[in-house]
Amino acid sequence: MSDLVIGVLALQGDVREHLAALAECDVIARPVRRPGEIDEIDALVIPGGESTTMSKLALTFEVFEPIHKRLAEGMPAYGSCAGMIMLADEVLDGRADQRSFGGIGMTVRRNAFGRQVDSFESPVDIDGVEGGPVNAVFIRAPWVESVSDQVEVLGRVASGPATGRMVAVRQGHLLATSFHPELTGDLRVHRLFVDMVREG
Ligand SMILES: NC(=O)CC[C@H](N)C(=O)O
Repeated sequence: MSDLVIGVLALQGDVREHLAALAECDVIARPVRRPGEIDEIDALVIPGGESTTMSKLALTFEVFEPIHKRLAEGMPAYGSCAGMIMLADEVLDGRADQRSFGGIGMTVRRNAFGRQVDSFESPVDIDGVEGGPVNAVFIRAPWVESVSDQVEVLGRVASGPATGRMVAVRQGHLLATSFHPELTGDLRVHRLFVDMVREG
């Protein structure tokens, strides 16, 4: 086991699933929800859940500013679904009072896939992930509507009405997916993130 410590923001959402996936990736994974804990991690995972609630709780638990600061200083982070929204510089169809940490120069649209396909699965090829497409699980997911030229688009929907929509992106030390690899038992996206953290 390496001594890399990766925190999972444990305010709301599928924290346990991310902790379990990270624990299999040869790192120390721990839930974080207090300001002091934010200083003790090498990297952060922001889980899926509900970005409006997560934003509110981050302010209440006084971790919003500490996380914002560490991300700005270069702490690596990975956000899935609601976590992607939390890493977006701009959010469409958000609540007026919802706040994101930002850091990825992208505009995301919440609940973008619409009611017909609230939840669905689709194979998505991810740049940097070997061994074929991941089975991407989308649950009231956002998509990335536009990106700045600093952002690398790693994956797009390959079939159906949303073909071509951007659903996996990276900007430097920040990684985000619209979907939930933590729910599938496929560790390749978590390993991609751990490799990013190790490369530092
Ligand atoms: N599965 C998810 O994380 C859903 C995200 C949720 N729709 C939001 O806006 O935060």
